[in-house]
Amino acid sequence: MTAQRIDGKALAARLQETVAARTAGLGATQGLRPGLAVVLVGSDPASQVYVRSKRRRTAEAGMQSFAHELPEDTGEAALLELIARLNTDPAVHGVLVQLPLPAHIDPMRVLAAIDPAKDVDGFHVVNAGRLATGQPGLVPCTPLGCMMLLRERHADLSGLHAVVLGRSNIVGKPMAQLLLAENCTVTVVHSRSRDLPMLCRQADILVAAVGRPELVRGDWIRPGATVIDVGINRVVRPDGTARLIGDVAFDEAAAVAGAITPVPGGVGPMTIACLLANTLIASCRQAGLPDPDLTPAPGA
Ligand SMILES: Nc1nc2c(c(=O)[nH]1)N[C@@H](CN(C=O)c1ccc(C(=O)N[C@@H](CCC(=O)O)C(=O)O)cc1)CN2
Ligand SMILES: [Mg+2]
Repeated sequence: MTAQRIDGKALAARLQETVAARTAGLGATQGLRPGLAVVLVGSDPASQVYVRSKRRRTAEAGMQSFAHELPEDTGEAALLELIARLNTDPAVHGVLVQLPLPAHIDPMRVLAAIDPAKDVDGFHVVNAGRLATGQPGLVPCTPLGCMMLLRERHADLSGLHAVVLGRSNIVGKPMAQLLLAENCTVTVVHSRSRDLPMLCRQADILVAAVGRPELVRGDWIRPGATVIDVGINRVVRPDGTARLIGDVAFDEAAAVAGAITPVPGGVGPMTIACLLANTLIASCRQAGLPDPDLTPAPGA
C-alpha cells in the first residue's frame, strides 16, 4: 500500500485564504484590523526562520504584524515588561513569545504573563485548563492544525483508537485533549512507556511528536492507519547540507499507512496558518464579536 499524502501546505494555503477573507470583512464592517505581536529573544536560526514566516503570513493575511527582537542576554524582567505593554496595547490582539527561550529565562513565568485573551499560542495555563475542561479558549496551533489535517481523511473520528507519541505541554497533551473531545479512544505514550512499537501498532491514528528523527519505523504502524508527523528535526548530511526530517521514517511508513503527513510540507505550515486563525478569533472576541467561520476554502 502507498499511503495518501495529506498535503499540509495546500490545506494551510486554503485556511490562510479564509483567514484573509474574514480579516478583510472585519476591516470593512467593523474597522477592526487584527494585530499580532511576535517576540523573539536571541538568534536561534530555526526560530528566526519560523518568526520570519509568521510575520510574513500575518501581513499577507491583512493583519498588523508587530516584531520585537530582543538580544540573547535580555533579562526576564525586561521581557515581562514588554509583555505587560503588549497586553495593554489595543492595537495588539495576539501575543506570542517564540520558544525556546534562552536558558536564563523561565518560560513558564513568561507564558503565564501573557493575557490569556491574547495568548494565540494557547500555552497559558488558563487556556490549557479551558481545553482540558471542554470550555472555549485558545487552542495551541500545532495540535489544532493536526486536527484539521485529520479531518481531510476522517469525517468522523468517534471510536477510533488514537495514539499520541509524546506528552509535551505544547503538542502531546493538548493533542490528546482534542482527540478525546472528538470521541477517540486515546493512548498517550512517551519515553518511559514500555514496548512502544506494540503500543503504536494499536493506533488507527498515530500522532508522532517526540522530537526524535525517524524514531517511528514502518513496522510500528498498523496497515491502513493515519500517521500525523509533528517532527521538525534538522539533521546534517555527510556533505554538510542540512535537511528536515520528521519523527517518522517516511518511506517505510508510507508503504504501510493509509495516509501520512510529510515533513516538510505537513504539520509545520498548518502551525502558522492556525496561528493566524487564532489571532483572528482573539481579535473578534476582544471586540465582543462572534467567532468567525474558519472552515478552510474548498480545495482544487
Ligand atoms: N511560541 C511558539 N514557539 C514554537 C512553536 C509555537 O507554536 N509557538 N512551535 C515550534 C516551531 N514552529 C513555530 O514556531 C514552527 C515549526 C515549523 C514550521 C514549518 O512551517 N516548517 C516547515 C519547514 C520550514 C523549515 O524549517 O524549513 C514544514 O514543516 O514544512 C512552522 C512553525 C517551536 N516553537
Ligand atoms: Mg511539517
